[in-house]
Amino acid sequence: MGKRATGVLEAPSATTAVSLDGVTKVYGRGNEAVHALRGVSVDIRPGSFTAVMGPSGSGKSTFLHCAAGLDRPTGGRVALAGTDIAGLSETKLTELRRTRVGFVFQAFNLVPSLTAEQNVTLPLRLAGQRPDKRWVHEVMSRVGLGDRAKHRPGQLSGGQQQRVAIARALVTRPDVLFADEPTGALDTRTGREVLALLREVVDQYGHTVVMVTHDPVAASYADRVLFLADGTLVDTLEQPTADAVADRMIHMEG
Ligand SMILES: Nc1ncnc2c1ncn2[C@@H]1O[C@H](COP(=O)(O)OP(=O)(O)OP(=O)(O)O)[C@@H](O)[C@H]1O
Repeated sequence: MGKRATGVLEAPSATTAVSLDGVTKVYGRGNEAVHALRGVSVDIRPGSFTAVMGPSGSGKSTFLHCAAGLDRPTGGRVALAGTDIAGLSETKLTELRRTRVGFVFQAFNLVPSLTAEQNVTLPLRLAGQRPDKRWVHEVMSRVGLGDRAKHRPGQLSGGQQQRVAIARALVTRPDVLFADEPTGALDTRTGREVLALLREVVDQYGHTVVMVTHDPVAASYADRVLFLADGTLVDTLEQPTADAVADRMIHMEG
């Protein structure tokens, strides 16, 4: 892998959206130590949709958190659009999290007292930016919420709430949108609609999506599936079908 800029937020070289090089993560110490990641290396290209799968406890969430700068690896390097995040101060890392990555969680995590539009613009306001109304409207239209801007989360369905969360994640024009089980709280049909939307933001708008999932059908929406087992990247699958993903999972768990 090529040489990377260190500690400079302003000068990314975006040949990869996310790059992990020998990433390890150890929780706890001594006898209590849990090796959640044991040297994971992978490059994720801009404008691609990647699914991360593996048995429970295999390190999927840890992978996502380290890749997104939510957590610092114990060893190895993580670069986001060319920026090596290991060298960043806490302040720069917070800035990167606010502006260069978007997050979507299973449990939507919306602020109930704010309207959909206010939830969407929150990351901009937290970063001290004045929201550009036209851009906010554009993002809300992209996720199919153009007519729901003034609704509060309690007045929206689960699928609509997840769309608000996706718009909120995209509003800062992040390098990567990370999603942790984004359909886990949704019924099957609504979950498929959200997956189709994630596929669309990649295909139509060139976003980069990295998604953790347990569901082979969800993974089949991705361009590539990464399989983790016991903290190690053990396999990848390009242009996955749900059957092929399910088959690999059965062999990993068996
Ligand atoms: N904060 C923590 N402190 C200690 N151990 C942790 C912590 N977070 C995760 N672990 C451990 O690290 C390992 C990997 O956990 P992780 O949550 O990344 O797995 P996962 O594949 O996302 O699991 P699941 O599919 O069950 O959500 C597990 O053994 C877990 O118990």
